[in-house]
Amino acid sequence: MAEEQNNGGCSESSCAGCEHASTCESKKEDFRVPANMYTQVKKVIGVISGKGGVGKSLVTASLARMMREKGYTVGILDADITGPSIPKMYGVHSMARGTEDGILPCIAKDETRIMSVNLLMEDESAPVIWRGPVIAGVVKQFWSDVMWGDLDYLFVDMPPGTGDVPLTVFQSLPVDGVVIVTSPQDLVQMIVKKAYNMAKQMNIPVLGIVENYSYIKCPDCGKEMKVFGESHIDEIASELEIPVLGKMPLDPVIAEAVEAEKFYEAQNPYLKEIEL
Ligand SMILES: Nc1ncnc2c1ncn2[C@@H]1O[C@H](COP(=O)(O)OP(=O)(O)OP(=O)(O)O)[C@@H](O)[C@H]1O
Repeated sequence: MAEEQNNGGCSESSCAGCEHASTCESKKEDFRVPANMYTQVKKVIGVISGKGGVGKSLVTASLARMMREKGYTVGILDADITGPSIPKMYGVHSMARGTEDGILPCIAKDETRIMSVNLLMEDESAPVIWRGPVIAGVVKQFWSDVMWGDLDYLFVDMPPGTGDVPLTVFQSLPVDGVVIVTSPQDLVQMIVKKAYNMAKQMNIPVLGIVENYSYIKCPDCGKEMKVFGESHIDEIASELEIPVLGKMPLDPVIAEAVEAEKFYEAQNPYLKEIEL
């Protein structure tokens, strides 16, 4: 096809077997890192947000729980290196063990496999004060050195924003799609588009968008109050042509499951299943 042709007159699909393939400047550079030899993952799904504090980790764990409840084997790669929260949500505090072949993920009570920087530190309250490239390197190792085993779904909890680490994950891991998490404020529309455009530029499908903190429900009269203002999620979703996967209220039952470190038995009734 005409648009596939590069400057040399050949096409990307014809690289295979071409004697100039290794030196050809028009060939796209491949930054993918190989998975550990004991890893077979069917689908890798990233959870991203344009900015911090929108409940991205909660949505990551909720999606993982949903798939686990359906009987799938599930893992969570906590790529939020400086703000890891997944292990605590699942009540996992033991240190990950290593063997000659790699690092074993920790197993939560619902058998979700988890890897996070907190599981590699003696003191889980010690801050991670590392520069971007070091952090990005650790995330790559969570793919290349962790023995994930056979997984139907690996969810990647990304750090907020469109910085170094999301870029590294998109380039290094075989991400099948991303879910964007947002909150109802106006400014967020622009931030959502940044996250969306980043995924698009990296040729990663956007599987849907979740709005968190959409409302709170009065425990006495049941009235819904939109504390962060009117939702714009439907407009954004139709403009970007992506499905809305849910509008989540601030829910005390969910908050309690996190606080009690028992997310392994939590259910999030506000989310729809991802279609891949
Ligand atoms: N809908 C909700 N109902 C109840 N609690 C919530 C809800 N959403 C988030 N929380 C709670 O708010 C806190 C922050 O959420 P979370 O850690 O998921 O944010 P985050 O977006 O991952 O943060 P950051 O992006 O800054 O790393 C957590 O304690 C979480 O359990």
